[in-house]
Amino acid sequence: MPALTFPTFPEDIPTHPLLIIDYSLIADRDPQEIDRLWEAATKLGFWYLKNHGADEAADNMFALGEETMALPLEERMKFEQGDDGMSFGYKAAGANAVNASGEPDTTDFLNVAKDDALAWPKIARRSYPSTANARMESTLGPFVRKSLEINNLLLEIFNDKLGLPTGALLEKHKTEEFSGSEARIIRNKPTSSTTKQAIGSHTDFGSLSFLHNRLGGLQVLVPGAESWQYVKPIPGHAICNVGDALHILSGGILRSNLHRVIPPPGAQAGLERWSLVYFTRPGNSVVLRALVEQSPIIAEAVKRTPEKNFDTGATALDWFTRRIKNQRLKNRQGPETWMASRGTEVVQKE
Ligand SMILES: O=C(O)CCC(=O)C(=O)O
Ligand SMILES: [Fe+2]
Repeated sequence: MPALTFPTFPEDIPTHPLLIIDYSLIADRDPQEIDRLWEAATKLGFWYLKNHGADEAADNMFALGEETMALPLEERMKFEQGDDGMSFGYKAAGANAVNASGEPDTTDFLNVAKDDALAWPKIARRSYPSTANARMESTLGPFVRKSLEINNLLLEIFNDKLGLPTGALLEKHKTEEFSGSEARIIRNKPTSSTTKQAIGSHTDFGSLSFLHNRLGGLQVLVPGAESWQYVKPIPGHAICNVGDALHILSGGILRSNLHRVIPPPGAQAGLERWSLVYFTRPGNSVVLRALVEQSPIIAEAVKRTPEKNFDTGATALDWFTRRIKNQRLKNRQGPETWMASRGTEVVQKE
């Protein structure tokens, strides 16, 4: 398992203070806490979440990560995600671009589909390394189910705040429908550079991301700010953020913010960095457009911003496949390939 104690995050570098949201208060439908969550999700689109009850499941996932990355590379490569825009499987370090000039990323990760974790022992989408199979029942299933419970509750809260009919957002994220929803375990091996991007600047593709990290390196580009700011990991606190799909469905009310990963700073530099995410993404068939017919609040928001296009004409599957495919360096032709991997960041500049 990745080390449990780490050198502390340096005191002397600026960090961005995210709002800390108490999941247990949200579960009790505490109106003040819901207002704080709403503020976080609409202004920056990032917040800390405490009392979520997923720490043990997350620790087991980190153990699975370590076991998987200890397999010979040749073995991991049998499960590589490939170049056609499928996300599930193993992604080798250097397979993706981090910017328009085609610099390679430095992370490798394993993505396991929600559909496979829930269908086990049946194979729903694809097969995985033996280490993942061995932990489907004990580790992946519980982590995926817990993450789904948390993200679905957050979707219900946003649903009400957006003035949507009960169940409208959950309808777009049906557990039974195949989707791009997945668990991802990420490893960043140290390099000699302290600034090289591990994961390039991006917005997340789906609706909600539930992130666990132990070391620094995650940075956000806060609206109106000139430079990137670190988000400091706090033990027991997950980091949650809104992705492009929810930004679009909400007519831009919920913010999908740019972020990236660089090597850990200060005394943490030189350490292997592990992180873990559960991505909730809409069902494959869901068309990504603002839900204007279902909510006057969303209709109003879209009317206020005629310069932005909240009707992509794409299904979640198409949107997702396009972005994954064009990140892959094997598919790169030039800077236009990077542009083709972009999401709402191109319309969100403020
Ligand atoms: O590793 C992190 O802290 C963030 C990872 C991330 O942004 C992603 O996988 O989309
Ligand atoms: Fe991300």
